[in-house]
Amino acid sequence: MQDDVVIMYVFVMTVDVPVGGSSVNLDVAHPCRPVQFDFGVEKVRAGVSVECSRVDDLYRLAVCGLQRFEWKEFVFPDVVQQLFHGARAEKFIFTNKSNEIQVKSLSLREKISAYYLKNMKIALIGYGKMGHMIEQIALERGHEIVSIIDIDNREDFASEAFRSADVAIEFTTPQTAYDNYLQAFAAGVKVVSGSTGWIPEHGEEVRRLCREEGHTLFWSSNFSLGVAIFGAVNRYLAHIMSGFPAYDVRMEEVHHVHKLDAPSGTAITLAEDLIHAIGRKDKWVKGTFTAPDGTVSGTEACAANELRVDSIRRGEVPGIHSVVYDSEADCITITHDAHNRKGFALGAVLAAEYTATHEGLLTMDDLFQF
Ligand SMILES: NC(=O)C1=CN([C@@H]2O[C@H](COP(=O)(O)OP(=O)(O)OC[C@H]3O[C@@H](n4cnc5c(N)ncnc54)[C@H](OP(=O)(O)O)[C@@H]3O)[C@@H](O)[C@H]2O)C=CC1
Ligand SMILES: O=C(O)C1=N[C@H](C(=O)O)C[C@H](O)C1
Repeated sequence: MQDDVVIMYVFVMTVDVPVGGSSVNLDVAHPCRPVQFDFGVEKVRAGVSVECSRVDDLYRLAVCGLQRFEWKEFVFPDVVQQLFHGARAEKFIFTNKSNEIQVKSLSLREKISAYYLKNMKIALIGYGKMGHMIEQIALERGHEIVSIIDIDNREDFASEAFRSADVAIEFTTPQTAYDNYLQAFAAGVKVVSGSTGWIPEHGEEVRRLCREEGHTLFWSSNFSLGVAIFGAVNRYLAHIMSGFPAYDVRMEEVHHVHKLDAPSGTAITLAEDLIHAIGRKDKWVKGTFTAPDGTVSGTEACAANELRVDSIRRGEVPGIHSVVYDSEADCITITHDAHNRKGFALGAVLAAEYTATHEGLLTMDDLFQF
């Protein structure tokens, strides 16, 4: 393909918008903005044909859950079916910069597959609860697991199999994550990581490695779509509550008994966002810690400018996060309650698919815009 050709994928499709009524502005209904979708139209109504260009747009649509389409034109059904779970495709058109329509087939196919997520080569670093769940979801989505590194085979960072990975997905421990990033970077492999608890010690250096030395890390304290939405609600609620000082605010997180860090990474992210929005709080502090046997340590006492975060370790709870605004008159609580680890694992694989074609320090804000 010539260098000056911009790959444009023009799809004519009927969109069934799963949220809202019969007429929905994507800007409102979904974590995306029309301009980023490049629809050529500002509003998309259920049952209306729209044009969508660029693979990125399709990818984002898939991420946003727009999965029911009636495709009127295209080719490459495998690519589309992978994203939209069964959508049918007949004809595929793309244009170059001068809008001259060209139809290409097999020579481009590989390029699209590579760009597009099919058969991505994934390495797993950490093969515990998350590593196993991620393996299952990555295989379901058509990817290949080329290397699995756990605590007892770290020499495999130097292996050809590891080096061949498009992306490594890292879920290990607060103590080991940073070294794993260094090993993967040295092997020239991009990293998606959900390990928590390493930022106070290594955050600055990791930011520098990505911003100044060209390495790529997609990190999030929580990869689930639900928590991404919850985070947006948290920011919005905090913005409202900043005008109502009669309410004091505190947070609580509950996790399984195996968790090594407290408070959870998600709680810290939510707390930092909240502090940013509420002038009367300027730092978060650890509150009480309830151990698996019910023993409570720590304290509920904190200064007015401090946001208290309580931690509870109980059974096999995958993760519950609450933000509580309490006044003399009433109490407002928002809670995210993960039923299992699937949401985290799917989010991590989606992030890996995104990371394969992006560079630098990436976050959930790159994947979902609210
Ligand atoms: N961002 C998110 O969405 C989520 C983040 N997490 C975070 O991910 C991390 C892992 O969670 P989870 O999978 O539940 O934990 P597990 O303890 O189940 O798994 C961690 C795995 O990493 C292995 N490991 C330990 N040290 C190393 C090392 N140096 N190199 C390679 N592997 C190593 C462990 O081996 P061994 O058991 O032999 O020690 C274990 O198999 C935690 O920090 C957790 O907070 C968890 C869920 C979601
Ligand atoms: O350790 C866990 O399990 C989890 N860790 C992450 C965190 O620390 O926030 C995300 C999720 O809550 C599960």
